[in-house]
Amino acid sequence: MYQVIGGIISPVNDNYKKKDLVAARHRVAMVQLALQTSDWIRVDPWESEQPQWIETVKVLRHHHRELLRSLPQTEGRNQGKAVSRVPAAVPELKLLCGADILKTFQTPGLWKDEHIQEIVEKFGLVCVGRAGYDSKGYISGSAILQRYQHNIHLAREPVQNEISATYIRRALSQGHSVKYLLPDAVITYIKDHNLYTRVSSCKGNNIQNNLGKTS
Ligand SMILES: Nc1ncnc2c1ncn2[C@@H]1O[C@H](COP(=O)(O)OP(=O)(O)OP(=O)(O)O)[C@@H](O)[C@H]1O
Ligand SMILES: NC(=O)c1ccc[n+]([C@@H]2O[C@H](COP(=O)(O)O)[C@@H](O)[C@H]2O)c1
Repeated sequence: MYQVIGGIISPVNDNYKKKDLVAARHRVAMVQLALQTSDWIRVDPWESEQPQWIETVKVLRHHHRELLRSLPQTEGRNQGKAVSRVPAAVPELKLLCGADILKTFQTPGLWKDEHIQEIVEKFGLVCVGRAGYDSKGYISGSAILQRYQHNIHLAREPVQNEISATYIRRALSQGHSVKYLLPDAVITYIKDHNLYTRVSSCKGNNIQNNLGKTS
């Protein structure tokens, strides 16, 4: 049993070569708007502010360090004297992802084995099912994932959610409504900044290529 004390959303760096990502400042702002009503999830821009894209395990190490640093400390005592400062409790940090990420662990050259191992050994994974992705199959097909499967939590959802960011970007670029698929504040932001229109997507790609960045 775990008590979930917080969630961090970390938008990827602009230098991650994924098609159609808009600038990180927009993605951070949109997540911030989407989280306005959350009292436990926050967006953290650290990953997006690094000079280069960085591997996920390094993002986890950073947030883990920050988490430990932020812990309330209790004084250890020896005959009335404070001798050391030890954390009252040590929370864990886990990577939350969809089942498609487990599949990408199999893509040759995409993830280093030692990074996959560190993620599942030191941190742990919480994996949400997605239609068409066989989480259990990916675990049994990987020696590392199998070894640390006690640290991989498959989240069972009462209703499967098939919303995909690719679908939403495509709908926007075709001028279709995405009302009820995104918070209204995010839709307003997208309109105000002219994001994900066909023209702005092309422009975004050019800018990113010029900078040696794609998304
Ligand atoms: N419908 C969903 N159910 C479960 N996990 C999801 C879902 N959509 C996204 N995720 C997870 O959220 C994280 C961020 O996903 P990403 O931003 O790539 O969204 P996406 O919908 O997968 O995008 P795209 O459609 O462009 O691949 C990933 O770990 C992904 O597995
Ligand atoms: N080697 C790695 O650490 C590695 C490889 C591929 C994707 N990722 C991360 O996975 C996340 C999702 O990426 P995709 O949307 O391309 O599946 C991104 O945050 C990206 O940084 C990490």
